[in-house]
Amino acid sequence: MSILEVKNLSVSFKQYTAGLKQTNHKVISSLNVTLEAGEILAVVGASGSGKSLLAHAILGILPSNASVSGVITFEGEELTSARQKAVRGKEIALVPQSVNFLDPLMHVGSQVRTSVKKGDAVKAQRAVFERLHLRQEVEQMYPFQLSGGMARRTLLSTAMVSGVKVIIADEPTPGLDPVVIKEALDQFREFANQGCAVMLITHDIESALQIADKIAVFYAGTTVEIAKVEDFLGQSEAIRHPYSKALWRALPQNDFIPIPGSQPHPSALPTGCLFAPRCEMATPECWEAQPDIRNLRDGMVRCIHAT
Ligand SMILES: Nc1ncnc2c1ncn2[C@@H]1O[C@H](COP(=O)(O)OP(=O)(O)OP(=O)(O)O)[C@@H](O)[C@H]1O
Ligand code: NI
Repeated sequence: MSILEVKNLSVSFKQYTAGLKQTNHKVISSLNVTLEAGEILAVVGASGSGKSLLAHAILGILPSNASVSGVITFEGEELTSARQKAVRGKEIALVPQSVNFLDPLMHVGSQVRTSVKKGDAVKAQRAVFERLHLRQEVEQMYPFQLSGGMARRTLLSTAMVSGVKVIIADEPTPGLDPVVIKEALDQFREFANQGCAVMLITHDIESALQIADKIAVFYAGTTVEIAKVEDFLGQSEAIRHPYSKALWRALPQNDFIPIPGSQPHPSALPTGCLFAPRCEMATPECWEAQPDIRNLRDGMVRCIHAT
């Protein structure tokens, strides 16, 4: 049984345009993803592809104008909104993308300590601060006194001490120096090795390839490919989806070739495959209907042409 399972998730936002006309923008559609105990799943994809919204949907913290469909289960049981509230911070922790999630009126040391559920809270907080290279004086600071990198490390510390089973880390490393990034990633690995699970949302594909077990590639609000990390190492022939291949080719070590065009905006999604307008393999069939995600070579892909 997967520890966390997202089945057929869709998220839309009601928006009012001029003249109070209401439109519905689908920002996530038919998204499926699973997280196993002991595993680090990296979620990669363009900006605006729905990565943060997936994290917020799992934790039940989407804004009130969002409508959600689909099923999310945690340890085999559906995550209803009551259960989301109960597990938030206790069984599933979020390392948010925005440092505004810190409590502005509380010393950061105390904030981290309130997340410790078992054992000596001060000891746990000091140990994680040391590991993430935060000096002891930082304990007594308020969030406004922190640099961006220190705030990010505080958020990471909060999740690390919380004793949860799942950490969802939304871009936890930008702005951190490489030594701290390595510490943070090593901690995720240790955490997963203890039988917990990590969903690591990141733009840093190279770190993702080093640390993750599985990679989920997002495009325009859905998963186009989910596969073992091994398929993304070495040459690109094991990669299934044309967009994942394009991401791979854009890496510095693989020629750095960007793909022309841009991801469609939620207000103008194509009817067929969401990647068809940019895809060199697209045929008339691709424009007809969005392909379902399917099993292929021990992974998943949403492309009729993938082999
Ligand atoms: N409150 C909201 N109302 C309307 N649309 C929203 C709202 N929040 C997010 N969106 C839209 O949903 C889409 C997905 O956003 P999301 O923040 O999940 O992207 P992301 O993949 O996390 O991007 P990034 O890599 O830049 O963090 C975007 O098109 C965004 O504009
Ligand atoms: Ni985001």
